[in-house]
Amino acid sequence: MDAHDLFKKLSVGTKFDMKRFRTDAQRFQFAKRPKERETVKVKIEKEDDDCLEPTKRLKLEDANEKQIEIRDTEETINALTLISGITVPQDGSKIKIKKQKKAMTEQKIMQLEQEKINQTRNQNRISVVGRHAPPPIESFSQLSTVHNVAQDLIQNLKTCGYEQPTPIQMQAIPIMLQNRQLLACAPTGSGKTAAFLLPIIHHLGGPQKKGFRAVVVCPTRELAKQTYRECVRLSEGRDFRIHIISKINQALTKYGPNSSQKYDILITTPNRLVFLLNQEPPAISLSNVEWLIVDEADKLFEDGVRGFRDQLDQISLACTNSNLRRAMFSATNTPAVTKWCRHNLKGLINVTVGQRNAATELVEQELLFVGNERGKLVAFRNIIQKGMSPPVLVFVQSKERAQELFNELIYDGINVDVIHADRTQTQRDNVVRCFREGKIWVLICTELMGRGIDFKGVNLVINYDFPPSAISYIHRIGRTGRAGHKGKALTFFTQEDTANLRSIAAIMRESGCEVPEYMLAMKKHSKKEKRKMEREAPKRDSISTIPTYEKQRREKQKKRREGSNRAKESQTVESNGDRIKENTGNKSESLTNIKKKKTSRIGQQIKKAGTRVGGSFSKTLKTNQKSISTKKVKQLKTTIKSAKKRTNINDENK
Ligand SMILES: Nc1ncnc2c1ncn2[C@@H]1O[C@H](COP(=O)(O)OP(=O)(O)OP(=O)(O)O)[C@@H](O)[C@H]1O
Repeated sequence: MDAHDLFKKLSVGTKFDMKRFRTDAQRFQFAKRPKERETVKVKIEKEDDDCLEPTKRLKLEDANEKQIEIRDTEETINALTLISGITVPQDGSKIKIKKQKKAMTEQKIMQLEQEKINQTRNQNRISVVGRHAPPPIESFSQLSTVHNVAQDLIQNLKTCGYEQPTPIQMQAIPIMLQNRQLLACAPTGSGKTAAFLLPIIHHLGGPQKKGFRAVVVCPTRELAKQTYRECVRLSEGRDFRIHIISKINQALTKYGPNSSQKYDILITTPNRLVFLLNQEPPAISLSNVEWLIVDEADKLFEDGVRGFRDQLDQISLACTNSNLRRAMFSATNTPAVTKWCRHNLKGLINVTVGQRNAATELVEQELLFVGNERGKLVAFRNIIQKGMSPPVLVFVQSKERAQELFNELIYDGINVDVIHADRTQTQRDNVVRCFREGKIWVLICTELMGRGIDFKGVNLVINYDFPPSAISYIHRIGRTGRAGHKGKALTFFTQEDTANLRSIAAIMRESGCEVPEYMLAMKKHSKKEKRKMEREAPKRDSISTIPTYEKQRREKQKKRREGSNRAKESQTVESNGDRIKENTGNKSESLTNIKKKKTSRIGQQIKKAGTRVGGSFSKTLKTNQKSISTKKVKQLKTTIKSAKKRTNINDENK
């Protein structure tokens, strides 16, 4: 058997990189006896530069260029060094060759399999950090052939319209099916929800009476409801009892230790779950929880009022099951989350699809300088006049501004509505439903809707107010360009927004958008400054068509009006008062008249009774004193005195 035959046999099915092969081919050497070296000349056909099937295209023949010639020699081959460095024993002993070949084949097969896994991951931009990570699936059918997932679940995926797994599903599902703990970062709209729900449903199997065995924590109620609906779809036919804590009062008695424990999966916001845990005794038990999923993990890991870090720690502590596994998902990740996971999740596998903290490439992004606040309204109305294809999401930085913009646009004849934390849950649910049903074309929202919310077919996201951070920007524009569909994002900016412009321009550039060089050359802000910008939204003029000066004039006018109204009211009151007084006066006059008459009568009495002694008078006086004003009393007293004098005089005269 000559070298070529041996080569053919040993490298059957091996795909060689043409370029590598060509170079290696020149190194394709037979090591003869130490003193002899033969070179093998091979004619390489210029067909397929990417890879070469050696047995098909490698022809040993005389050729002018780069030939490798095998000289016949009596000696058997001493040692054959193949391209991948595999050696074949020198003495040609068949037994050794067979063993070596078998070992080599197994090693070769493993290498080939690994190469295939790497190729699949590279093609889908999946990067995996962690030991013994299982291979990605390339189709949902592999879930049953490789991971024994029941057909009903695979059918549910098809019923949902999921024909092919998305990259994050290709890798995250096998990892969780192998009960491994996971930190997953994948672009917005790439199917992370199904990626964590399907393995849970598979592991739980069917309904049991052990209380909650899986908990999914989301940052907002809207996202919890959306995840709940996805869970119901994917577990169709399994009769799981899936709960979300919608009415906290009902929940206080529903899940306690004395309840039926007939529930399996809980999907909730951290605050509501912690509220139940903090009851005395706790109104819910997580002791049987086998899977704790944290969606939008970086958001939930944030500290401070905007974050849920403390609640997350409380929830983790309440999950006392020794088999507890945790998985964190988000489109953006922070070093804090990665560090925490590395320290706390045993056997962690970290999966990232695409660039970490990158915007989805399905969104055409544009920055628009609009001068000032009024310029935003003008730019927005221009967009409406030019025509836009609803549904459109408009992000502003606060609920007050959301209401202001709504008050402005309501008169523009477009189906617009607003959603923010100050609206009741019923109002929020109705707005979301109407937006999903196409009854509302433009939905004005705050960061509340910035994460995770999956509105089918949002064509345009407008950042009316500049996002507070690059991460906020990624999630906001991620409301469009989902499930493989394209979308568009337009971001207004004014002079006040240049602080954060550079980081967002960098995100745009990374996802393939054209940005002016000056933006990337702008001053880079420190983490401290960035955190400050995230916490404190810039002060902005209120959103109103009326110019500020006009608004101020109207305010003053309004105040004047109010003032005059108050004056009138007070006049009215006064006049009323006067009238009352008058009336009172009249009354008092009338009273006075009465008193006068009375007084005069008394005076007459006194005159008549000049003889009586003052005492009775004083009584009379006293009884009447209360009802007669002091002045009158004084008059009376003088009258009495004079009467007394007269009496005395009369007595003396007697
Ligand atoms: N394999 C799939 N094939 C087609 N569509 C899918 C697939 N998986 C999920 N989807 C759809 O893609 C959309 C986005 O899914 P999902 O909300 O889970 O994305 P996400 O990665 O969680 O996004 P975000 O980061 O914004 O939360 C949904 O409408 C979902 O129904």
